[in-house]
Amino acid sequence: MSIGVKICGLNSPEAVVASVDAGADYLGFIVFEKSPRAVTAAEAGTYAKGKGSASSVAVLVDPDDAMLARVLTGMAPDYIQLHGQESPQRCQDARHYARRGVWKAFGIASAADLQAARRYEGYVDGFVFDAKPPAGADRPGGWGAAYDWSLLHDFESETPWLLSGGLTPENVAEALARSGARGVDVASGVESAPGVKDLDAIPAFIGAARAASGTSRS
Ligand SMILES: O=C(O)c1ccccc1N[C@@H]1O[C@H](COP(=O)(O)O)[C@@H](O)[C@H]1O
Repeated sequence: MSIGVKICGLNSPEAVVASVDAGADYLGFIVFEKSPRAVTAAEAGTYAKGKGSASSVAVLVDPDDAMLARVLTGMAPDYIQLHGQESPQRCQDARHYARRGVWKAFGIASAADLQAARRYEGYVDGFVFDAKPPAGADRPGGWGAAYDWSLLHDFESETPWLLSGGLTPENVAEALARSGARGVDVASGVESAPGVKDLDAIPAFIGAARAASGTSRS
């Protein structure tokens, strides 16, 4: 089985190089100013020039049309990941601003949360199943919070999905086994402090994910 690996919250050329050299499939850039990993659309565009064969992903939270236009102009992302309260129609409309498609992120704490994704089928090109943020949080993701990954195990959809939320080099093998995921997404789990990527943890994470799935590359 081949899996996809996304390294998210990249905010330095060195972290991009570490991710590309280790074989990441997706490079995520958080264009959301409240994130400790925030970059501008123009900075993301500069970093994404080093993506090689990986795909660039702009992570946005309830963007307005002006923000979507800035992201298109600044980085022309392969994918847009919408991590806010966007409706199915809003997600579909955002496809005009991405080269390959739009992903919708959901906070998962129960089977009902997972079923909420169903009404987005056909409107998006991928799902990201993340943890719910802590109460009162000022951003919806990137907290390193895990949840019961086995909730995902029997989820079947025509829409491909990534497992996210609290993943680390140490637990990604268990997370893959418990969830049955075909792809994984990590931000804080490859950092030494919020917003500071650990250049050794990135290849460690990708290596652990590949080893768990029995592949050297997806
Ligand atoms: O990482 C952030 O700061 C962030 C901000 C706003 C929306 C999404 C964000 N990150 C997403 O969170 C998960 C990974 O979180 P972690 O590995 O548990 O820290 C991933 O989908 C990121 O895109």
